[in-house]
Amino acid sequence: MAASGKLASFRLPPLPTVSELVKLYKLRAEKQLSQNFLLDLRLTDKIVRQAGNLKDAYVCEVGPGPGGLTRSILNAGAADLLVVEKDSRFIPGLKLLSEAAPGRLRIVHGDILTYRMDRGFPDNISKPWQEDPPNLHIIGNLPFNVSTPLMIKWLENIANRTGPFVYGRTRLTLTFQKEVAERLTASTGSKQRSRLSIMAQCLCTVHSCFTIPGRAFVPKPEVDVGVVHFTPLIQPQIQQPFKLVEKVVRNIFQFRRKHCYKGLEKLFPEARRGELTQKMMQEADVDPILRPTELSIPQIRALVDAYASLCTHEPGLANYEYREQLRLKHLAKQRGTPTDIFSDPTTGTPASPQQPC
Ligand SMILES: C[S@@+](CC[C@H](N)C(=O)[O-])C[C@H]1O[C@@H](n2cnc3c(N)ncnc32)[C@H](O)[C@@H]1O
Repeated sequence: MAASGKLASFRLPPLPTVSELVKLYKLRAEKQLSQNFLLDLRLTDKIVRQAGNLKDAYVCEVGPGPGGLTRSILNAGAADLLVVEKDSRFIPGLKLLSEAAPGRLRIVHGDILTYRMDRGFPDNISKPWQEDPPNLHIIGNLPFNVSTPLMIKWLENIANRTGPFVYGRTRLTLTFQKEVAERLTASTGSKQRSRLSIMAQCLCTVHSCFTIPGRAFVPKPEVDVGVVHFTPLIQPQIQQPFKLVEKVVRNIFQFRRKHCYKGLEKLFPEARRGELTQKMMQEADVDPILRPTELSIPQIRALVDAYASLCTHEPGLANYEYREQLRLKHLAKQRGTPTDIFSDPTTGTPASPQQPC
């Protein structure tokens, strides 16, 4: 049959199983690197199916470890799979896989947090942002300890069309600790709604695929795991610089059980807090006694736009950071220097009400 003939052309030849490889290379999971392996190929195939059709695709896999997910990606027909693994103990096993799939598996021994993915693939796979996503996917059973910082970094890359997103709207299929997966997909009013929900959903279509029970991993982690698929949006839901959106959203959620104005007012120096918060809430037409979790993305967009407009009129405002001021106050207290926490941190001169930052 033609179809099975085609399938046979990219399926891997017989190899030692992943469990055999783990034993062969005496690969004990390192807690420090959040190593929880998936050895059941039916599960890794299921994760890979969430990415869509990988026939002839370019793929970057994060943390391949003993290579279970790697095999599933190759069996799904990926033409060029680049794996980035920090732990050198896995490299020999990955080389074995690479020999079984000639020309299709490239191995980088490195750290995904610093790896330049914008240089990892040929330019000609790029697709303009307004068009369909490129035939490039990021897939990974992420180490828990890097998943959130990595996701924040990639969200910023999406906003700026840098890193893996120089090629266009690169899709991601990733695993997270179940609670983090729930936060990423949480809708307005949900208990799990958080900073991560807003930042992810204002830049991507975020889809929760399925949950993997902790017992499916070796060793078994304390928690279950959620698989999440992301497609960057053509038009972000909030069209302001990433750092500014992140600042407003961070402030909103710093007092997640209180009325939203409580967090928002900390965007402004104390002397002008009431006045500017009221101005921002009025301009955004948002009820100040809504809880952070009750705010919809259009309401958050209105708040961010109102804050951006205030910053345009008073450029110094954008530099004000409540937490930084608290830190300075704490330092001054430790040194016994009585200081006004709203003084200019660089010169030590008190800020006038007109020049709050
Ligand atoms: C949860 S394990 C998953 C291993 C394998 N993909 C699987 O599903 O069985 C995470 C993997 O990421 C690797 N890793 C941890 N931190 C990393 C980093 N910063 N960059 C690249 N790989 C990393 C670990 O060594 C480990 O192989």
